[in-house]
Amino acid sequence: MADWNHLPKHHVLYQFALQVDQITAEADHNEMYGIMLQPTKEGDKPSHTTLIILQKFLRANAGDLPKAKTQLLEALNWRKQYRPLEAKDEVFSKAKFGGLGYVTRLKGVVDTANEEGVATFNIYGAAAKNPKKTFGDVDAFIRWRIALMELTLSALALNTATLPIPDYGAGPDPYQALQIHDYLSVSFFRQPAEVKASSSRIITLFSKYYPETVSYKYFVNVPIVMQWMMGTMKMLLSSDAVKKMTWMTYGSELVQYLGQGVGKEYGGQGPSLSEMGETVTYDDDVEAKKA
Ligand code: HEM
Repeated sequence: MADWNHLPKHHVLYQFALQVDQITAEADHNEMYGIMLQPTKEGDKPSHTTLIILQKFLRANAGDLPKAKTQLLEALNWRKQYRPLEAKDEVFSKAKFGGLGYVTRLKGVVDTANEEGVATFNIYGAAAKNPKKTFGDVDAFIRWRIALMELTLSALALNTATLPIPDYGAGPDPYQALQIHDYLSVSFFRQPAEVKASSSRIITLFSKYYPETVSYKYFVNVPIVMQWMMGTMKMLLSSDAVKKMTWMTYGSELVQYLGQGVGKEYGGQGPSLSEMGETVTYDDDVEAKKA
């Protein structure tokens, strides 16, 4: 693995670091996931946390520097305008999104070498009874989902990361979260239009602006009659992303992947999500107060 304390000048990551100054000036923004990207001058040692971010953009583009630069610039432009870091501290409607998302820390996760894994749960099954309420206002859903993603990233603590991330193809990135979608009580055979609109928009946003932030994805409580949906979803996703997805019929199968720290509903011995998970702030009356 390349030694980040002595990166050779010709190394693609070092070349990327030399261009940070120009990219952040063009975007007029230098914050990514709460980290301020630092410029590097020829001959200087780049900042470790800046390299963490740059390496994610490089890996997402199979090590192609011009493509990684373009993606980083677009992500910075988007962050300047959307201000996702602020979303994390906003107050969300409990009626629409309460109980739908939790960020947890789990020990003994099988699919990661880390001592503790950050795992984000999306309990989308809970919205199945009235999908219009949660997904009908696409902009509001996106803001809430982005807030949960920023909370996930702060749990990854990239600002205190000490390990280097291997180059593309040279091993796993130790600074990625796990994602779980729980579809318990989903019973319809057709995907409602509002779910389709919200999910395809957030999938596009995540792949453009949050590259390499999530490693493995687990879809639990997927009824056999709904497993065809995996086929339609695969069309939206890269083959690398599909390779890291696992789906299962029962919640109790999840313990095999995430270890005993998960709650009883997932076959483990840990506390329930509402006890152990972090989430964004909710207010029953947020809509009423706005009016
Ligand atoms: C009530 C039914 C469902 C709802 C409300 C729903 C909702 C969503 C939403 C909002 C996303 C966007 C990504 C995110 O938030 O992380 C998503 C992604 C996805 N869903 Fe579903 N979904 C449903 C059913 C299913 C079923 C039955 C499957 C089949 C296993 C499925 C597979 C997927 C896949 C593969 C993705 C892409 C994940 C990613 O790349 O992050 N969904 N879903």
